[in-house]
Amino acid sequence: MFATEFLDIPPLQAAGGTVVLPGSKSISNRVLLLAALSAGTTTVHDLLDSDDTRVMLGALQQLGCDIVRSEGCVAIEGLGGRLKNARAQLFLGNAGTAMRPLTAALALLGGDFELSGVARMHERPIGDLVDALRQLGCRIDYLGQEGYPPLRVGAPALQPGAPIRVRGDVSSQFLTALLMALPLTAAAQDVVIEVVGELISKPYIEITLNLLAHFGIAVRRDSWQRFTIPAGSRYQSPGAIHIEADASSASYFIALGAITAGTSGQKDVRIEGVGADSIQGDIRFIEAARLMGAQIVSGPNWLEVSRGAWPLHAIDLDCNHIPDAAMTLAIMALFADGPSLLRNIASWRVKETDRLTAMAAELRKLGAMVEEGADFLRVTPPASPAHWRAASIHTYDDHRVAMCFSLAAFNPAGLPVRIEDPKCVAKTFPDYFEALFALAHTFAARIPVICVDGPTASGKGTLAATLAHRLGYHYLDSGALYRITALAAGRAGLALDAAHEVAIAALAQRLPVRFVGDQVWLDGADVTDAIRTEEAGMNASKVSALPAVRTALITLQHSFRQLPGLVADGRDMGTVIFPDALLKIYLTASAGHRAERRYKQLISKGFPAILDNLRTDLEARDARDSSRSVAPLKPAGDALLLDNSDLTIEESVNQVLGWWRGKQPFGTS
Ligand SMILES: Nc1ncnc2c1ncn2[C@@H]1O[C@H](COP(=O)(O)OP(=O)(O)O)[C@@H](O)[C@H]1O
Ligand SMILES: Nc1ccn([C@@H]2O[C@H](COP(=O)(O)OP(=O)(O)O)[C@@H](O)[C@H]2O)c(=O)n1
Repeated sequence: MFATEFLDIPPLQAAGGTVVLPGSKSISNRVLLLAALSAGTTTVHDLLDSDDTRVMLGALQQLGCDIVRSEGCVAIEGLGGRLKNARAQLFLGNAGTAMRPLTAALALLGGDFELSGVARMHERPIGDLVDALRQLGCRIDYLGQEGYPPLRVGAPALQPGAPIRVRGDVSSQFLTALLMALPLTAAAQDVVIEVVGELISKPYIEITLNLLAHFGIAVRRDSWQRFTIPAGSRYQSPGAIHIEADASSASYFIALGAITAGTSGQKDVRIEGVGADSIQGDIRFIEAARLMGAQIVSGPNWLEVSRGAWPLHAIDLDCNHIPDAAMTLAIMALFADGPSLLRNIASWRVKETDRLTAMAAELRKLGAMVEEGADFLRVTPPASPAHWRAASIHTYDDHRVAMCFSLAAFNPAGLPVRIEDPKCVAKTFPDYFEALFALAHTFAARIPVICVDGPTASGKGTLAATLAHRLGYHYLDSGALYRITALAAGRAGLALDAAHEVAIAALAQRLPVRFVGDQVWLDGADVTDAIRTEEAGMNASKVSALPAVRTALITLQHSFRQLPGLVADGRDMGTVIFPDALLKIYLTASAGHRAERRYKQLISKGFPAILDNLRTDLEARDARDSSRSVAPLKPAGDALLLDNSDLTIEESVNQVLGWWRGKQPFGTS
């Protein structure tokens, strides 16, 4: 997951390959609650691991549910309709799929509960559900604003009998909550729910009914107005259940296939985990994508998508049946041959954020013309590549805003896109950007590189690794490659001199090296510490003076240039390896400062060190690195010099991040 302040996505060119999608949030959280209410143990396979499911699992555990996790599945021991803990304070984050059904279930089961969430959750209405539950004799009080969480739930004085009326035109989650909870009161008589107003998001109710059937509750449905839970209904665990992948998450990859040319090796985007026969309503996004020109074929649990019409066809579509996935259509509209109209999407206003306003604002930043109505969005794409803008996309703590806007990186103008707070995708798809980058391709030249070169102990490694961490970029410690080469040569019994240049270069060419987090592995052995001694540094300096060794390591170094970007540190990153880098830093500090830093570094790691010797060695290494014939240590002509003798690490990092931001094209409005 990218937990950075922002993620800059370089302009992307093509995409192809296979993505395995995480489980559906809607299905995951429904299954968890039904499993908890049932008699018997339910083994849930392919459960989504995300913020919202974690919130639900946590709440169920607080209520006394035994939950055992093992490889690929979670076993839930059902409570059989009786809570073990009838008092609890439940914090439900921003998970509507936990707040609504838990409110209903707990109000019927009775106890003393407080249900709260993040600030945005306290702005999301729940009054219609509370009103419906109160008709039955449930005791629910508002602890803040009337009609919104937080709530206190007490012991009910149930008066079953009359039909329960609930509004269906604000959120279908109210009806879902009732459908999942009311079987608790259907032991002796039928329970009838009547929907007031036009029911929105019917497909989500289909999912609810489908899953209830899995758990032994056969709800009778009369049109979309009246639902009857038959007397004698009892939740019964199905034993094991598999969670389908999220059809809304599939929308980003369907769109990806529709808007990108395939890569040389792979023509299509293949999506695994969900097929056209999914029980999720958002799978009908396929029809909308086809209308826009996508070519889609499907099997039982997979989809394959490729580009058909190009540019995409503009559409005019009632999107009420695919509220979440329709946001992706708004992005596809940027690549269409005219204005697209997405209608009947008023429910967007009460989701994670006011999505209508959010989408309109962010689409405009990219250069689109957008008309925002009470319940529609009309998107006119930028008139030509020159009308596109490089935008910093605000994401409103809304996972879907973040995911769908990433696709704007395929713009024809070759502009990057900045996604603010990218970790908000954790709500449903924590590794979304990793999945996107695994399929997306672009020219190496478009992948940004920051080079940090300079003499030993100037702080290059520290600065470069911190920059990479802050930007979500890959990190190349090129010095480590020379250190490893020297170590490998030594172990092979080769003297580190010109006489053995060819043999050492041959070793370097096929270095069996792996970087795993902070660890370095050579041929299956952990050499992290072995390459960090001062002796290893001196040896590295010796092999690095051999031209054939330098040449042998070029391809390996270039291979680190991967999406979304790279920070590379060494001696010749800016001069030889990445001469086209967007930002080159030449980092220095006085020999005295550097010797002292190295001394402290070595002592803190438990290596013996003598300050004076270190300074002598360091000056010798500087001299060798600067005077060698190939790639001598010197600042690139276009490098920015940074003497950090009197700067802290944080000050150096901030200075370079400031320079980096200055080189980016993103506007802030
Ligand atoms: N600006 C700085 N101020 C003080 N100490 C620093 C600074 N930058 C790095 N250091 C410290 O100096 C030591 C050497 O830094 P390192 O990144 O290993 O240097 P290099 O990669 O250039 O050899 C580390 O212990 C690091 O914490
Ligand atoms: N791009 C690079 C990186 C390191 N090197 C050599 O490899 C040695 C070890 O590099 P390093 O970056 O790990 O060393 P320190 O700067 O940490 O001392 C340096 O002294 C250089 O001689 C190089 O020649 N070119």
